[in-house]
This record gives sequence, structure tokens and C-alpha cells, in this order.
Amino acid sequence: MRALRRVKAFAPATVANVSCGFDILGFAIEALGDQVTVSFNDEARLRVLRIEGDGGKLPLEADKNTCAVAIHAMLLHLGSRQGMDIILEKGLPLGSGMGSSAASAAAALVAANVLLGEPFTKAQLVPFAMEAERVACGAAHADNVAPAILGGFVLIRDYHPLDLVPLPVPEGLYCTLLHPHLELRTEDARSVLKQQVSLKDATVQSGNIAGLVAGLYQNDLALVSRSLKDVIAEPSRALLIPGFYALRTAVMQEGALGSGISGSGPTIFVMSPSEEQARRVGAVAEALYQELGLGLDVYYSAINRQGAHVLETA
Ligand SMILES: Nc1ncnc2c1ncn2[C@@H]1O[C@H](COP(=O)(O)OP(=O)(O)OP(=O)(O)O)[C@@H](O)[C@H]1O
Ligand SMILES: N[C@@H](CCO)C(=O)O
Repeated sequence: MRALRRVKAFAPATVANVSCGFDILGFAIEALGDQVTVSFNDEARLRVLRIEGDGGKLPLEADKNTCAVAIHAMLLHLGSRQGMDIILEKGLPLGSGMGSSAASAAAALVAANVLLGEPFTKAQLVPFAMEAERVACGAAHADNVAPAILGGFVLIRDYHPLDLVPLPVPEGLYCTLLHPHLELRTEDARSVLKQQVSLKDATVQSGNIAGLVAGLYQNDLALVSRSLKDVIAEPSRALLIPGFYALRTAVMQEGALGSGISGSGPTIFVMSPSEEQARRVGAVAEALYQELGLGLDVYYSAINRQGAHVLETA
């Protein structure tokens, strides 16, 4: 078989935390994502040749761009000095809470892995993408990169050692993503979190994460709905998102299953039992934000079950 010279891959946006699963749960969405093309070079180094769609905001330096940082971690593990060129087509808004840095790293890893003849399974790529998250936001959290690579819902049962548990996706589950026109850096949104949790809050949060996982397994959307609550991160972060609680009230009145901050925000995710319901929720949210005089982008999406995948090879 002829060796590959170039691989282009896509990785989806992701919703991390999913309310009660701070740093330990995330899911992938269909609506948008990043594309990365990786090819060999003879320079024995990684080069980010071009970035499109970022408005010139992202770094081309290989030690700062999450595509190159992730591939570097992978090559280091292999003991390889192979040079690669990277082109990033950014489909995700920056600092949105939709796993922008993770999508770049995930797409780059899947492309580079295929280029190298697939020395790694998809799950084995996750630790390399976590190194990219460390560079992007100061914390090597896996709740965006794991679902971006694997698709669906992924639970991070433990980080030491990393124990990933893919979870079932209930039929009909649909997501509305409400992206207010502001940028919130994950690093800043992590800095507002309290470092101590009360026993009472730990108990409430444990009940909800267990309920959410059980709801996904049992295809029980009522249980999913009751479990979409966060008493740990949301109370501190909601203050950074204008209209957060008004939006929650409005979408719940419209029949949503639940809502929460997507990752570190400012995007708010809303879960619905059908696409039709998700669209009604979006319309209500748009009207409310218009009333508040604020800008809002709305995305509708099923849960992405495939995760990062190859688009083209040459
Ligand atoms: N390819 C990339 N290389 C380097 N930095 C990136 C890349 N893509 C995004 N970033 C930056 O990484 C930082 C952290 O991004 P981050 O993924 O935290 O944003 P986000 O979309 O808000 O996601 P989330 O809150 O879900 O983690 C942002 O400042 C963003 O501009
Ligand atoms: N779990 C991370 C996700 C960031 O997208 C956080 O909440 O900071």
C-alpha cells in the first residue's frame, strides 16, 4: 500500500462538565468543529503553516498552538523526531466554552496518527491532547478532549491513571447551544472557582452525577432532567454570564430537560427531548437576549457519536 503524505481530519465541538460532572464528563456535538491537515516535512520539527478562521488571534508557534503541542506529545512518546506541517481551519469561536482548543488538538492528533500508520487507538490519543489543554488553559483536563476524540458522552472516572468510560447516548436527545457575544478564557473561569467544597454540596453533586449516568444508561430522560444540576462550579461562574438565570427560567418553561454552562462558558447548553423542542428553546432564548439588548448565536445539534475522524487522505 502507498504511504500517505497528507491527512485532513475533523474534530467536533464539545460540552464539558454537563452541569454536575466538573472536569469528569463531556459530550460531543454535531454542529461545528475544527479541521486540521497534517503532512510530513524534512525539517525534523513541527510547523504551523497557516491558520484560517481565527481572525489572526491564534499562535503559529509550535509550543503554543494546541495542534502542534498535541502532536509533539505524541511524537515524544514514540521517540520520533519526524517533522510535520500543520494547517488549521478554525470552525469554532474562541473562548466560547465549546472546547475550541480541544477540537484543534483532537483533529491534529487523529490526522497525525493516521499519517503515521495508526500506532495509537483513539483512546490512547487522549493523554496527548490533555498536554495541549495544559498549554491552552493551564489545566490538563480531559472533559473536552476525550469526547472530541471519541464522540458521544465520555466519563473520566479517574485521571491517575486515566480511566475513560464511554457512556450511551439516549435516543432523541438534542442540544441547543446559546453563545452570548463575549469571550471568556477558561483560565479566568477556573480562577473564580472555590477551592473547598462543603460535605453537603459534595453529597448533592455525587447524587446528580450518579443520576445522570444512570439516566443515560436507562434512556430515562426524566432522570437526566432531574440530574442536570451543578452546585459546585455554576454558582461562581453564572455571575460571568449575563442573563444566565433568566435564560434558564425561560427555557425550562418552554419544556427543556435542563441547562447549564458549557465547559467554562459563556456558552449555555440546553438539553431537549427532540430537535423540535430544541428549536423552540432557541427561539425563546433569542427573544430574551434581544430584550436584554445582548447578542447571541444559537446552534442546534444532536449528540455526535463519531468523534474526530479523517476527512481526506493523499
Ligand atoms: N489551536 C489552538 N491553539 C492555541 N490556542 C487555542 C487554539 N484554539 C483555541 N485556543 C485558545 O485556547 C484558549 C482556551 O481555549 P478553550 O478551549 O478553553 O476555549 P473554549 O472554547 O472556551 O473551551 P472550553 O471552555 O470548553 O474549554 C482560548 O484562549 C483559545 O483562544
Ligand atoms: N472542566 C473544564 C472545562 C473547560 O471547558 C472547566 O470547567 O474548567
